[in-house]
Amino acid sequence: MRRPIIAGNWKLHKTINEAVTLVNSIIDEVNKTDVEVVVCCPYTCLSEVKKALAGSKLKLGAQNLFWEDTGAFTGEVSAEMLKEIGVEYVIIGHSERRQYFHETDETVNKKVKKALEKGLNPILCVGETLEEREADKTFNVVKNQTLLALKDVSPLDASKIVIAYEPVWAIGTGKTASSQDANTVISYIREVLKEIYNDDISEEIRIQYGGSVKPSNATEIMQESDIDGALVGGASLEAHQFLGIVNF
Ligand SMILES: O=C[C@H](O)COP(=O)(O)O
Repeated sequence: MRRPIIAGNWKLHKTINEAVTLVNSIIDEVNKTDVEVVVCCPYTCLSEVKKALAGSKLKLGAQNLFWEDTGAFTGEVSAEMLKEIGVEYVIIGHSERRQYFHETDETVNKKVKKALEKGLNPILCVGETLEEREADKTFNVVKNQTLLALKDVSPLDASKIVIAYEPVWAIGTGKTASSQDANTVISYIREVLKEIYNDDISEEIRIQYGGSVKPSNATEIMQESDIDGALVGGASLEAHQFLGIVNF
C-alpha cells in the first residue's frame, strides 16, 4: 500500500513572512492526517519555513537544485545546501523549468542522480504538451522522459523517487485531465517502471497527478487506482484550499 503524498509547489510566490503565516495556518490540520504533506517553497523561504514546521508532520521541499556540488555557477544552489537546511524533497524537471529555463532530459537526469546521492527525494515531473497530446504522442513523451530521467538510477534509489505526471496543458489553466485519463497515463508510467526495474519497484514508486488540482476534484483524482497524490500549484497558496485537498 503506497502512502498518499500531497505536495504544494508554491512556484514564484510568498515572501518569508507570507510563507511562515501559511505554514502556521496549515500545521494543525496536517498533523491530523496520515497523508504525507510537503511544501515546496522558494529558496529564500526554506530556512524560516523549516523553523516554522519544526516538530510537525509537514515536510519541506525545494523547487530545483543544481547537479554540481560547488564551483563557478552563479545563481545556482546545491543539494548539500538544501540538505543543510533540512529539505527532504526537491522538484526536478518541472515543465516550467523545461520550458523557460531550457532544462533537458539530460540535465534532469543529472539533477535526479545528485539529489539521490545527497539523500534528497526527487519529485520528478513528466508530462506532455497540448500539441503532443493532440498528435497522440502522450505515451511516447512520458516514456522517454521517464527512461531518460532514470538513466543509471539504481532500483534502491528509484524507490525513493516520487513521479509527478503533469500534462502541461492542465497546469494553471483550470483544465484538468479527467481522472480516468490521468490514471491511464499513470498506469502506463508504472508499466515503464516495470520494464526499467521490476514489478516490486514499480508498485512501490508513488506517482502523483498535477494540473489544476482543487478541493472540488481532489477526491475523484485520489480515488483512482494508480494515483498516489497530487502536485498542487495555485491551490497550495491558500490554506483553506490546500487543506481541502490534503483532506480529500
Ligand atoms: O507543480 C504544480 C503544477 O504545475 C500544477 O499547477 P496548478 O495546480 O496551478 O495547475
